[in-house]
Amino acid sequence: MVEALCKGDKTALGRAITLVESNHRKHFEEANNIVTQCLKQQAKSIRIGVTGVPGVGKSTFIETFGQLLTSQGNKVAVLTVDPTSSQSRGSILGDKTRMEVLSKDPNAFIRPSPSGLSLGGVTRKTRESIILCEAAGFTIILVETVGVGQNETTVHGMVDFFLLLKLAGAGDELQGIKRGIIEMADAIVINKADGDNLTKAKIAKSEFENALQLYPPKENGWRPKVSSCSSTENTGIVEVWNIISNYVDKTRATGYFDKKRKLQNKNWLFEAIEEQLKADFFKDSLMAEKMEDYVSKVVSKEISPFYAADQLITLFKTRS
Ligand SMILES: Nc1nc2c(ncn2[C@@H]2O[C@H](COP(=O)(O)OP(=O)(O)OP(=O)(O)O)[C@@H](O)[C@H]2O)c(=O)[nH]1
Repeated sequence: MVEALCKGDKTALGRAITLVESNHRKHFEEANNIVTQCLKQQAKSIRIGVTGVPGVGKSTFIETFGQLLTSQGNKVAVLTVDPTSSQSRGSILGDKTRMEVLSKDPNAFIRPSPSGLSLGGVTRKTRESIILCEAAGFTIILVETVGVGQNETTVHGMVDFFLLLKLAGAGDELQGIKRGIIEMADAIVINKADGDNLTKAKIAKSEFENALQLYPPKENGWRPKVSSCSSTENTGIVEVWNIISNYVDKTRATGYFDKKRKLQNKNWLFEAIEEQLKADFFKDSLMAEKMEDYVSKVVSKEISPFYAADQLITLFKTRS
């Protein structure tokens, strides 16, 4: 499977990702084995996070942007991080036919979010899927996520460049946006800059530019850029790619690009340890038994949550 995958076989890639996404213990070793082999085969890639509220046009943007990239000879993989898909109400990113043209492009690979997992689970699997896609020769990885909750922070931690899509004229442009996201964004792109929206988009662009002036440059010296585009009319899309290419060139030249990836890998290890420890703790039958007792003591204010946690963890440690 790894051999076929490394030759760019999309079916093998899809199968490998399915293994990685599996929650069966017996698939775990096999998936690990594949990921480890793929780590050595990764292509030099650019990982781009694309976020924005539902309806901002993420999939339409990726459809148009992805076609520009493949037309330039790039191989593009699209992965989604959408933990809402694990809930019964279904995914925000939806089952509707998305990216119709791009999905038929031989140089593109589109994979929806793994379902039935928490954000932590989706994160881990998406990270491993990125590695598999890169081993299959995909050089541009687009990680799409809905701009709600913790998702953006999570995706920010696994990409080189973070793109925030915004709508013009949707009301208080600057007030409605969470400060944290502005700080994470390497570029803010106002989508749907077409038709009646054109003037509003221009105003929004200068408002964002002014607002960003108030922020200090990022640690790597980069000042986030503001741009506008129409994903349906295919205008301003090349400009977005120019911004990203420029960022990549600059940060590769300074060594920041590699430094950030190394740091992300280190964080990934720490997160994996945390997750594993947590899972082991909560799966432990004695812990589950004791937990009930401690919860009632905490709820009735007999003991503090901190003390209870300390007692439980001490007990857990004696078991391992
Ligand atoms: N006029 C205009 N409409 C657009 C543009 N981009 C997307 N749309 C429309 O906006 C709607 C939402 O677009 P999607 O691409 O599905 O948005 P999304 O952000 O992926 O939405 P979710 O999947 O719900 O998160 C669709 O009806 C698109 O046709 C654009 O550039 N201009």
